Order: sequence, then C-alpha cells, then structure tokens
Amino acid sequence: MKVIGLMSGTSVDGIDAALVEVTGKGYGVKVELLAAHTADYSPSLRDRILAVCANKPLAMADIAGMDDDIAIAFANAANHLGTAELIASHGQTVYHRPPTAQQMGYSWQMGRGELIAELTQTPTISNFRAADIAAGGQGAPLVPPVDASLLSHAQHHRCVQNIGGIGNLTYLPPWDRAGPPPAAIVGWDTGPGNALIDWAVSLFSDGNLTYDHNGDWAAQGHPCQRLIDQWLAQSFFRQPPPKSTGRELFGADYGQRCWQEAQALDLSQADFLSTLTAFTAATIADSYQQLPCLPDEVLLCGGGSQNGYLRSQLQLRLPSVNLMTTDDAGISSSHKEAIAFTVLGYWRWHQHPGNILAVTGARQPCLLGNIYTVGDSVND
Ligand SMILES: Nc1ncnc2c1ncn2[C@@H]1O[C@H](COP(=O)(O)OP(=O)(O)OP(=O)(O)O)[C@@H](O)[C@H]1O
Ligand SMILES: CC(=O)N[C@H]1[C@@H]2OC[C@@H](O2)[C@@H](O)[C@@H]1O[C@H](C)C(=O)O
Repeated sequence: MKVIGLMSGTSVDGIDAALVEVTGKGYGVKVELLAAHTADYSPSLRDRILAVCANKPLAMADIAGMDDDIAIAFANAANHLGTAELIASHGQTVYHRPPTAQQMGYSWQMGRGELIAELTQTPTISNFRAADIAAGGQGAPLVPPVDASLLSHAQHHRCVQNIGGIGNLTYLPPWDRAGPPPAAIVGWDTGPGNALIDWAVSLFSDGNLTYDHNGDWAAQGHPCQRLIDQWLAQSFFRQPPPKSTGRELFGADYGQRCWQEAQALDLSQADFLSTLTAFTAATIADSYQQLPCLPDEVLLCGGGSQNGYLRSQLQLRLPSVNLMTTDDAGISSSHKEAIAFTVLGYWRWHQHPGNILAVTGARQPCLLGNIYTVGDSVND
C-alpha cells in the first residue's frame, strides 16, 4: 500500500513528508521509501505556532484560522509527493500535557485530517495520540513499536535515539522480527533535544539563526559540569517511565532560567551553548542507566544526529556504545518519523493496535488515529 506520512515535530522547522510503500502484517511490516520532501512553514505561520507553544492566548477565531492554515500546509506537502492510497498525518503539536496521578493527559495536534482528506482527495488518518491518552496513557512516544518492527537486530541490544526538539529513546532487545515482539521493549522521552539549543541560538543571534550548525558554536566553549549536575537533579529526569514531555516544560521559560544561572557563573554565550548541548547529551546518557542493560548500539535520528558536537558529547558519556544513525540500518534518519507515521497509519487502516502499553502506560491496546474518508469512499 502506498502511504504518505506527514510530520512536523516540536522544532516546528517544517513539514516532513514521506511517500512509502508499506507491506506485510502487524509487527512484520516492511517499508520502502519512494520519495520524501520537507516543506518549510511560512515564517509567519511558524511564528504563530511558536507563540502558541509558548502559551500565547488565542481567540477561537485565531485557533480556527491556525488549524486551517496548518491543514492546508500539510495537504500541500502531501500533494507535492503525488498520489497515495492513504495519508497518515501527525499534525503539529501545539500542546502536550502528560498524565499525572491527579489528572489524565491531553495532547493537541493541529491540522485536521478531514480537511487534508478533502484537499488531497485521499483517505487520511490523524489525531494519533488521543485514544492512548483516553486509555490512561501518555500518548507519546508512539514510534517505539515501529522502531521495533523496522530496526530490531537479531543479536544486538539497540537503542533508537531521536533527537528532535525533544529527545526520545526506544530500547530494542535482540529480536529476529519473527513472532511477537519481546515484552522488554520500552521507550520514553529523555528530555530536551534541540529545543533549548535552538532557543539560545535564536536569542544570541537576534533571531538570525535558528540552530547551531554541526554544534560549531557550542564547540567554541566549554561545558559547565556544575550546571549540568544541577539541571539533571530536576524531577523530570528522576521520574520513572512511562514519561513524555514537550515545549511546555523545556521551552523559553526554562531556557531563560538556565541562561540566568549561567550568567551568574560568568559563562560566555559559547560556554552556555556548550553546556546546553552537553546537558542534552547527559540527559540521554542518564536515561540509559534506567535500561535493563546498556545497548551495544545507539541508532541516532532526527536533526540532532547532524550535530557533531552533540554526538561527541554523547560518545564521551557512553564510551562503550557504538554510535550510529538509523541510515546505517536502512532507515533514513531525516525522514524516520514521517516513515513511522506511514506504519502507524497502515496499522490503523488494518485495525492493528499501535501502542505498546509498557511505553505509554495505557491500560489497553488501542487503534491509534481517526480515519477520514473522502466523499462516499469506504474505510477498507
Ligand atoms: N546540521 C545540523 N547541525 C546541528 N543541528 C541540526 C542540524 N540539522 C538539524 N539540526 C537540529 O535539528 C532540529 C530539527 O530536528 P527534527 O526535525 O528532527 O525535529 P522535530 O521532528 O521537529 O522534533 P521532535 O522529534 O521533537 O518532534 C533543528 O531545529 C536543529 O536544531
Ligand atoms: C506530543 C508530541 O508531539 N511528542 C513528540 C515530541 O517529539 C519527540 C518526542 O516529543 C515524542 O514523544 C513525540 O514524537 C514522536 C514522533 C513519537 O510520538 O514517538
């Protein structure tokens, strides 16, 4: 089945679209990437999204307009790739509230599927996180079962580490991908990926730069271990999984507090970037201490996998681990999340539950996503 996956993550750097041939059943699924494309948001839409993520209050009319504009941008990104039998659209996360003992979770991905279906004339699945959350889960991360299907190794213990705006890991014990997946697969959000680094780069460059290319700016400074230890003591990092997070926690306010603490210690801008980058690496390495064993291999993906300084900081903290990228295992590290959503959509279409209870903490397996068909077409 030809499926288009559409994803824009917490970096809000654009819409990643992948046209994928998906075959097979359940966890035995296979993918072939046929085409991929990244569509930038217009600067004004990106600014509006970032403002909402930073808690700017909006009137209902503005919310409606933003939902329209995101759906239209997603539909355009899909149309750019040509035709498919199905679209699986993650949408744009604008708010994520993990569940607590007192309150269930909530997560909102804008860019409604019914409009994407209409504009592309293609059945579309969206709203992937809602059912898991209704069942008491975090609603994130959702990609670990797809990682298990596409990236497990028969002999090696692997981790897949996404470094987007937020970081998340999937632990994959050895599995030959035949029969049911091992119960030991786990995954959770490790904390900030590039979110804090991007925030600081934008601040220090007066908005002229959006990220630290290859970590070159950070590499000019020195990490402050005292601050890293102080930040690692924060409750999110001590919380046992299942856990998820977002820009609500690791956003501008968090960055501002960190920068104040750094200035109190006379850190330069380069030292601060170096410290934020090393902190991101430390949160990842710290998470791995909670696994049943350290992995033999870590397969990086997401934009942070292209940050050489971040990689070197991670290798320093995980000296025994073979640091690779998902490209080394046949899955594009730039498009992995869009590819993963083609599989999640394919599973929903074929009525295969998409969540792993040990990952999200949901009470039961769920069919993830709402199906929007076009005109009088039927669901399957
Ligand atoms: N060459 C590079 N050098 C350093 N950093 C890079 C490079 N390319 C991309 N990045 C970083 O990766 C980020 C984008 O990563 P990605 O697209 O994986 O995030 P996302 O999908 O939006 O986030 P999430 O996975 O949290 O939803 C950019 O904002 C930037 O910080
Ligand atoms: C709410 C939300 O959009 N979460 C994202 C975010 O970006 C990385 C991390 O936080 C992960 O939990 C999730 O995305 C991926 C695609 C996931 O669900 O697996």
